Amino acid sequence: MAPTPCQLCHTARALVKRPKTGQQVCKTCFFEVFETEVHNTIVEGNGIFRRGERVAIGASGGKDSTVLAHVLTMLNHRYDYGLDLFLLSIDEGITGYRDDSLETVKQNQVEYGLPLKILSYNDLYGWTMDRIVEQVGRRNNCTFCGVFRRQALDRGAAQLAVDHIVTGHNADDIAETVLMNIMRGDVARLGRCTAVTTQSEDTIKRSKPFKYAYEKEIVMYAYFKKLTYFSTECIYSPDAYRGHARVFLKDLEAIRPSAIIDIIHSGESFVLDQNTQKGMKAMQTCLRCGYMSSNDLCKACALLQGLESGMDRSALHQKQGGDTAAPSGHRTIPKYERHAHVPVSAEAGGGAEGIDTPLKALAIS
Ligand SMILES: Nc1ncnc2c1ncn2[C@@H]1O[C@H](COP(=O)(O)OP(=O)(O)OP(=O)(O)O)[C@@H](O)[C@H]1O
Repeated sequence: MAPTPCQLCHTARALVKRPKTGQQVCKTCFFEVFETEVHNTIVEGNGIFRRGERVAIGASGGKDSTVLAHVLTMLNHRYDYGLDLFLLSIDEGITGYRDDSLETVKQNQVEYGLPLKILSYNDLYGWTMDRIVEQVGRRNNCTFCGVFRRQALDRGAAQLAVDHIVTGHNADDIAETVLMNIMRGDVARLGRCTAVTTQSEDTIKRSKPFKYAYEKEIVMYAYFKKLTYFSTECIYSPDAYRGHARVFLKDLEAIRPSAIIDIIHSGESFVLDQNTQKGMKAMQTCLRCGYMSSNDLCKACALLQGLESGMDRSALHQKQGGDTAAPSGHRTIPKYERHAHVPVSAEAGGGAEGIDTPLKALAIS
């Protein structure tokens, strides 16, 4: 049988069937369309970046953030975005998982010549996920990890004096989130979960350049480009609720691949009801650590207080407010501060030390 020609260039032999469109394309055209689609997401509307911006790539060592680091480094050169790029990794303290994936990030640091900063839960909160799981069990640990990671990324970004964090959340992740918010009736989150960029008052801008990139295509891209990434799932079982949404989404995708994009488009079209908007709390700063919060205590301080008090599940549902001073003897999260720009050496390998606003400055009081 004669080889199928690429449906884009019509000359080379098609080697890939694009999961997103079903098009049969050659490797070169696959790279080209994948990269161009990410570029289009980046420049759509007013564009997500500003020239001269310092941008931290949330780097976990997994496929999504590794491909993001690769593609963003390349697009930054190709289209002259004028960005200062950094890798920012959070070490959650999961033995046999994050320690191994961080080794991959260190390799990426050298391969892409980007400065790397690593911040650990242990340094910030005085707890590793291994210890948290020992205390709270496996059922609710994702809540701790999600809250702690979000704040840790913001704190790392503040220390790097970056203006913007980008993450490798892909189209599948976003479609899952839309489904989860519908299933939970979380209308407020539904209204904002499809945005490419989010920023509220006094928060660091966050963007998802892979909003329209299918997970399967990211894996294919990493495979054909022979990128170094870590492919094991978190050992503390992924969020069960998200797991159901994921299975449902994969079933839909198998029947109709456009389901992923269609769900994102549906999510984009939801309009937040006026009454829901009125019910949303205004942002303030946590009275204990200074991080942005809609309550007297931010979620991380509330969770930490629960852990320190030896609570388990009750920590998750703790009523916030009331006494904002930490009980004596309890650890507290260091004060949150945005730093002014600091000079950064972008030389491979040299960055990690050079850019580090010393973690000692974050010593737990
Ligand atoms: N420990 C971490 N340090 C820095 N960034 C992280 C970390 N964990 C997650 N992220 C960021 O959040 C994004 C989504 O994380 P998620 O946990 O859903 O992982 P994922 O879908 O497996 O992504 P990846 O393949 O990059 O690990 C990642 O692509 C990355 O940009």
